[in-house]
Amino acid sequence: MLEKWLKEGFIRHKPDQLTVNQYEPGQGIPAHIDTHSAFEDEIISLSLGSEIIMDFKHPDGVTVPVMLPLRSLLVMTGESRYLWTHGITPRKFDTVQASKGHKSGIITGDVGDLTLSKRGIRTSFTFRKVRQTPCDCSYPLVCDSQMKEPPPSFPESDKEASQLEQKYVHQVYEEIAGHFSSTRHTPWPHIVEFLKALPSGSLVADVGCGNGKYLGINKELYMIGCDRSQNLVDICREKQYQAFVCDALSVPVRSGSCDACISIAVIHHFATAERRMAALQEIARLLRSGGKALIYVWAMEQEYQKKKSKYLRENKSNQGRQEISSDPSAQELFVEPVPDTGHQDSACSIPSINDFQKGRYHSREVANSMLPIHTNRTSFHSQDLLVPWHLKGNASKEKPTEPFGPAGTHDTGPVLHRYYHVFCEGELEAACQTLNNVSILQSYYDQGNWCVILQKA
Ligand SMILES: O=C(O)CCC(=O)C(=O)O
Ligand SMILES: [Fe+2]
Repeated sequence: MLEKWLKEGFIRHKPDQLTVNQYEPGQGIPAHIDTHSAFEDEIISLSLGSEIIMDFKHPDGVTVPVMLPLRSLLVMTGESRYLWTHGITPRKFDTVQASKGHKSGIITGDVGDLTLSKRGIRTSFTFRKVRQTPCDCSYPLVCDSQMKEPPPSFPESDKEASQLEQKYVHQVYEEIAGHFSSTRHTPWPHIVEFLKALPSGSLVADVGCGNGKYLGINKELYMIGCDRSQNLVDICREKQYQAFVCDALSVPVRSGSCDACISIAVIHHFATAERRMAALQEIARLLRSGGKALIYVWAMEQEYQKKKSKYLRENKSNQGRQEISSDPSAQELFVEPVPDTGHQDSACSIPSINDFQKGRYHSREVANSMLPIHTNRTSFHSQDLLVPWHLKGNASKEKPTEPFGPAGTHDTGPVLHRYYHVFCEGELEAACQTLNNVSILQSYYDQGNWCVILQKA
């Protein structure tokens, strides 16, 4: 059989290991990725005795149920072998496509075309090739050969949060600064409008100024930028802007000295609600009485009032991947089979002001749960996540390259991950309402971001 499959091109390498599993109706196998370091790329499974639905899950939460018919051969290679988990839900019936009979393939969510199929006893023959050298696949975050340390989990203390930010925000920006800057050239209109409306001579701080995109918008202002990344600050200085390195939690500027502040796409990099609050409070501290601040954070809702954000619209290659169910438990699936705790709620819960004041609000209640890795240009399934950055070298010389890469593709450059807490509708406002001596002048949604304009009393 193996010879035949080789000859017919189903497989390229001859397996040397076989596992036989028998499933009674009602039995299954937890979602898992076969250990990278133990086996080569191709893993194949022959189904005998009964058909079954196998669920494939991407770490971003997308689930794809696949029908494995009687006497079929499943071939897992590349992304499906290394990145997606596979598993069989323990149950006695499967939901299958009525029109396709019992043909292999993805089960779509078309409710009009679904029917139940009773499971019989299934015996599977899983063939693998034992790996002799460490795995060097392109999915280092789920690869036990390449994992130098355990993947990051939700921070439980301020110290853990600060370490997470250090590694998954500060260090990453330091490394991607050049490439990042080459992709940040277009100022957003509403931010330009805010800056242009300020009286000439205003002293304005840009907290988390990045490459200084907003520092030169209005020449009538005296703008100072600060950022945690030395490399980004250097880029600002090359453009002759005033900028310095500092942490947004402690900006070395006298209280009440700024006529206005902006903080664009910064607060979402703080890893606890308390730290996000502290960052907002620090911005408020800088403002003089009557001074205004404009804050932008990334929104969980990338589709708002029936309109997809630019971030989603720029997904060029997401066809063929169907989002059938967004199972929140899938967030933990990129490592080892873990029972579905049902705790990780991907839905937004807006904390009450009371919760903020008592420091009670944590978007996660589960200890030690791993941070999911987001698939770029897709909707969010979790508020706290890691967003991949596809680093391209020599960014300054080449024409700007796409940092997010088309979804589902994996190019050659290294992939770095930045931590984000994406905000739900109302969350930024709720946080701002607890600030001392500050009122919310305006709040709005702008291209996938939640935004507020604050005023100091
Ligand atoms: O039963 C199957 O087809 C798959 C079994 C499996 O995933 C495994 O043994 O790792
Ligand atoms: Fe497996």
